[in-house]
Amino acid sequence: MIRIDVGLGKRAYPILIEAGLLDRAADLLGAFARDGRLVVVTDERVAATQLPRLAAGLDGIAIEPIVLPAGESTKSWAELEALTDRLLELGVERSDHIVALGGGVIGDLVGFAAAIVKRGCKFVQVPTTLLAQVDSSVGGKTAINSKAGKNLIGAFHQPSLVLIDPTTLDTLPPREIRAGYAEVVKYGLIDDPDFFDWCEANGAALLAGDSDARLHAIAHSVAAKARTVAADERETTGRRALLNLGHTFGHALEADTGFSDRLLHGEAVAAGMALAFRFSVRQGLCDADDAARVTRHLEEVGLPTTLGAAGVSASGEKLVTYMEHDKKMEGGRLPFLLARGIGRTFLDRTVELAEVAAFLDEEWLVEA
Ligand SMILES: NC(=O)c1ccc[n+]([C@@H]2O[C@H](COP(=O)([O-])OP(=O)(O)OC[C@H]3O[C@@H](n4cnc5c(N)ncnc54)[C@H](O)[C@@H]3O)[C@@H](O)[C@H]2O)c1
Ligand SMILES: O=C(O)C(=O)C[C@@H](O)[C@H](O)[C@H](O)COP(=O)(O)O
Ligand SMILES: [Zn+2]
Repeated sequence: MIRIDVGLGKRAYPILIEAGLLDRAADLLGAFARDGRLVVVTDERVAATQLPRLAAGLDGIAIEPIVLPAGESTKSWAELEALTDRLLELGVERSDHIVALGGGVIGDLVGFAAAIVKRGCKFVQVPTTLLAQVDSSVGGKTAINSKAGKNLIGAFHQPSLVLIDPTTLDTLPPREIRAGYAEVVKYGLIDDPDFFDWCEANGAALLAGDSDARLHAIAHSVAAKARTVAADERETTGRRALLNLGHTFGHALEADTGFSDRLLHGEAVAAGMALAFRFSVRQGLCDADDAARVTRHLEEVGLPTTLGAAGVSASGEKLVTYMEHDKKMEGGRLPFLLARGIGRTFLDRTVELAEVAAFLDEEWLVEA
């Protein structure tokens, strides 16, 4: 078993990674059961594919299941209200551990519910998508979306434990695997050029189901995220903000496509990272060859890298209005994650939103 610790003092927790962990969940989650029961929150697709495995692995510990609709629209006030009402009906106590079994949507929503029910209960992340296994299950960012945009209502609330069983990916559709892979590539682009080389060499195998490639990508990504979160838990020093590479563009694309299955979060991040690199070239910061290499790799694995491929139709001006709610905004200015090259990402505080709008309109001209 691989164990990676998130070094957060009193809030430290382990991430355990191994094929088959779900099948011996009783050993790992048994201590969290109260009166022989565990509350497990999941979505309808995971309930059909992975919940029966977890139930069998719990070997006699009963599950109190809460099954929510699948998809991004579940990160909503309505579903948060329904979930918190149900948790209260079940008599959840502050010391109880709620189990979040699913992708980033379930992890973000359950984590937020755990942060606010009775002013804070505990929770365990059992991620079942590649995206959640490499990124969202670690670090304690929890949130729902609001009318104004993505993840705007939320809290930092760390889980007590993260259990990653890569075999849960066996039932995940290829499009979802690809979307999660975008967040894997992100770690290489931020500050790890050797890992980007690894992605170029092994990305296709990972997507085709190679279990060694999947395990390596998960462990490497999660270790990078754990180090970053331990260094800057609440995104106050600029270090954690690097994990937002591609997200300022990406969240605007998600908003424009209505937070729907038309554009998955990971797909939006892929297009957002390609845009961030091309914008960096336009700003005279980055070599065009590096931006072309990023775009090429993402396209080779079937991820969108242009506004059109992302299914967006908005003007630059419109897309920039979504960015004005970005949580990185400081004193009315939005720092941008830009790149001096592959693995050389930094926060640029000098960018004017008007320049970003002009760049996005130029992107449309290139596509036309
Ligand atoms: N908190 C963070 O740090 C963080 C990081 C990255 C992304 N996120 C958030 O994560 C969300 C995206 O997460 P996601 O990509 O996991 O999406 P998701 O949770 O919607 O899961 C994707 C789809 O796969 C299905 N599914 C999940 N596991 C399955 C399995 N093993 N077999 C079959 N189907 C399965 C789900 O039902 C869903 O339809 C976004 O809301 C994003 O903002 C949060
Ligand atoms: O953990 C982080 O920090 C990240 O930025 C990871 C991102 O992949 C993730 O999508 C996160 O939810 C975005 O954060 P936000 O603060 O921009 O909502
Ligand atoms: Zn993300």
